[in-house]
Amino acid sequence: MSQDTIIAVATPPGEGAIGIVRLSGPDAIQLINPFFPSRDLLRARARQAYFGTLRDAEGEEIDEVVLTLYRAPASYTGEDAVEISCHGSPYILQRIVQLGGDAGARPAGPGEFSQRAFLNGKLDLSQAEAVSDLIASRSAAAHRIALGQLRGGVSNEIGDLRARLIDFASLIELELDFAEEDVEFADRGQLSELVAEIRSRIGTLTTSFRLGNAIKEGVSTVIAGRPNAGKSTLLNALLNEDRAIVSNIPGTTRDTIEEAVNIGGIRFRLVDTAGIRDASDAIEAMGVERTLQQVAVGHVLVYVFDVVETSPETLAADLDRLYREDLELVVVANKMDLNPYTKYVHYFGPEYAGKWQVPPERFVPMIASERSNLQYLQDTLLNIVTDGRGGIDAQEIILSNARHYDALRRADAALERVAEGLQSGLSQDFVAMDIRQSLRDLGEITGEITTDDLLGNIFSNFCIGK
Ligand SMILES: Nc1nc2c(c(=O)[nH]1)N(C=O)[C@@H](CNc1ccc(C(=O)N[C@@H](CCC(=O)O)C(=O)O)cc1)CN2
Ligand SMILES: Nc1nc2c(ncn2[C@@H]2O[C@H](COP(=O)(O)OP(=O)(O)OP(=O)(O)O)[C@@H](O)[C@H]2O)c(=O)[nH]1
Repeated sequence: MSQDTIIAVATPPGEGAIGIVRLSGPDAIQLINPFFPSRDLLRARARQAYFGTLRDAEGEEIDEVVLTLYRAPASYTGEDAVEISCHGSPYILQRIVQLGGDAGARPAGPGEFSQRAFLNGKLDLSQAEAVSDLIASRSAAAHRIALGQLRGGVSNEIGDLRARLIDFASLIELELDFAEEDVEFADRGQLSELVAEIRSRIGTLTTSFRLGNAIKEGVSTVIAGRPNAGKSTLLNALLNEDRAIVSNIPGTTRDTIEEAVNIGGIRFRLVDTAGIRDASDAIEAMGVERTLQQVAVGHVLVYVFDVVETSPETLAADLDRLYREDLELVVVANKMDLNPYTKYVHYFGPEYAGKWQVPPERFVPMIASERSNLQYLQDTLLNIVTDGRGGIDAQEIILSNARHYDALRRADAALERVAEGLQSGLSQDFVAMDIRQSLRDLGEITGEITTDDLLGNIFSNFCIGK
């Protein structure tokens, strides 16, 4: 276990009403004690807040503070800890860190408090990662997923799968001990069933990653179309503000504009692009090139066209150029106010899109300048992410961590070999080997199986003071 005491500012940089410096480690309390003369902290009760003056080694006043004590193991890190809550001045915070440093504490590395919480068994690895996700969460959905994971949602599910595999693994291992006698303690039929069930639960989790990842990172949504189609107007409508310049001069948007908007608790990163056309001047050609690049990395493509100006051939040609597999396509038929056949375009929408056959729920007739049918577009976007559910279920476990996804995929590959091995009557040592492999893969998620590299990788991405 770690012997040194660490110190760091726990609040964000810059001025604030209050700033917090946190210390954790065996010397945390006695190290601060001489600088807080109003009370003997060695005898003070833990988990209570004390008001007093913090002084430096010369006895000079640093600030009036509130100090909180924790005694091992009842703290976030599981160690003795002190939190000094001072006035939120960067100067004061730095003086306190300096004071603690001079008295023998070491500046904490990124995520070191949480790493200690993990090493002391306060959190498992997936929960420690959830702390970091929770801090980074910027939408209701991301918050919900991170909190579920912190509460042990992912851990319990993985722990359960692992426990059931371990039972069977031990029976197979037992057979290995009696190899000469050719006995079977583990019922092959039952084992096959178990493997199938576990693989199906892994499948549910890995499928949820697409949603979880989109929610965590924000859904990259590219708005593209011909010049003057109304892309910037649409962006402004979605943002509910005048972010992009709207004009009737085609080619107004030469650069891409990116803004995030919250729809139904999910963050969409909207990218307004330069209009696509066979550009005559060089700057515009660059803009078009950038549009294609944006589309290439986007998740959703909102193709906007002007219902008066756009022929079905143009529409099809644009989609031919922009579309690629894996892209979620939404077609917005804009300027419906100018179309004398308004209701027919709505009805014939899918046919209008030619060979593209956009399903009706992906075809959105709009008057962007009047925000008309905006709600339908918002619902369409939300349904793409939530697979038509219009929101996410509070109880559902949704995977949002790429490391977990990767480990589950590997566990599943090992279990697939187990299933094949059982089917073809492969000898038990091979089957046992693959079961052990899948157990290791699952164990990596919660941190039962770790390496220093893995931990270093995870915690170095946390912020300092966490
Ligand atoms: N001031 C302060 N606020 C904070 C934290 C903190 O460390 N300090 N947190 C941290 O980042 C989060 C809260 N998480 C915490 C988790 C565990 C314990 C703790 O003392 N656990 C003990 C006692 C549990 C109990 O009384 O039920 C333990 O687990 O033994 C404290 C905070 C958010 N707010
Ligand atoms: N009548 C009508 N005009 C619209 C509608 N939506 C946008 N417009 C107008 O169409 C013109 C072009 O709109 P923009 O939003 O700038 O179009 P854009 O696609 O971003 O254009 P570029 O920047 O050239 O690529 C503006 O004059 C808008 O006011 C609509 O639904 N109906």
